[in-house]
Amino acid sequence: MSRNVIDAVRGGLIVSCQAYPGEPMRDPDTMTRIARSVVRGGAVAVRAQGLADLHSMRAALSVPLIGLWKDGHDGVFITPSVEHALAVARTGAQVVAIDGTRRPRPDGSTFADACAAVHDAGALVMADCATLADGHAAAAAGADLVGTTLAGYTPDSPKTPGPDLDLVAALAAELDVPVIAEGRIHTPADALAAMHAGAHAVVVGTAITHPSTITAWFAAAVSSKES
Ligand SMILES: CC(=O)N[C@H](C=O)[C@@H](O)[C@H](O)[C@H](O)COP(=O)(O)O
Repeated sequence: MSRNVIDAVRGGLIVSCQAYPGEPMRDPDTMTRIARSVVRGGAVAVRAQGLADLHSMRAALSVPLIGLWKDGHDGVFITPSVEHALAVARTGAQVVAIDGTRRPRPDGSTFADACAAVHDAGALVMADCATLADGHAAAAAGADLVGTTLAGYTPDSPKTPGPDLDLVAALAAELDVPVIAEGRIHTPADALAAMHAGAHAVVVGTAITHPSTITAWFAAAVSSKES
C-alpha cells in the first residue's frame, strides 16, 4: 500500500485544506466539502489538519490523505509528539506529516521515534522541514517524504517571498527520498517552477483553500489604485 501512495502523488498537485482556529470554515463538514472540490479539480492527494477533519475526509475521499495535528503555536507544533502522530495514523491517513526540524519536541521524543511509531501503525511519514540539514536528518531518521513546509517559519530559515525553490532543488539533488515542495506556492507558475526544481509533488494550501487570504490579495490590489 505505502509505496503506492508515493507513486500516486508523483508529478501531481496535493492540496492542503485547512481552516485556522476561530475561522468560519473551521468545521469538518465544510473542510470535507472543500477537499472533495479540490479532488474534482485534479488534486492527487489532500493534506489536512486535525483528527475530526481527517476522520471526515477519510470517509469521503478516495485519494491519499496526508494528515497532521497542529498543537500549539511556538516551536514544534505540527504533529509534535509520538502520541499526536499515532492519533493521526489511526484516522486512516496514509501519510502522517510531522515536524521534521531538529528542534526539541514537547514530549522529549525524537523525529525517529515518531517515524518508527507511524511505520508500525502502517502509515508513511512526511517530514515538514525548514532547511537542507533538516532534510538530511529526517531522511536518515526514516522519513518517506521530505517537504519544505517549514522553510521560512523557523529562526534558521529565511522567508522567501514565494516558495523556497533553492531549498527544493538542494533537497532534490542530495536526498534519495522524494521531495515535496510546500509553502508559499501561490500561482500555477510557482507550482511548475517547483516541479522543475526537482519536486516529486507540490502542495498548495492558501492560494486554493483559504478565501480570506485570497480575498485580501485582491482587495489590496484594487484599493491600491490611486484615485
Ligand atoms: C507553516 C505552516 O504551519 N504550514 C501549514 C502546514 O500544514 C499550513 O498552514 C500551510 O497552509 C501549508 O503548509 C501550505 O502552505 P501554503 O498555505 O503557503 O500554500
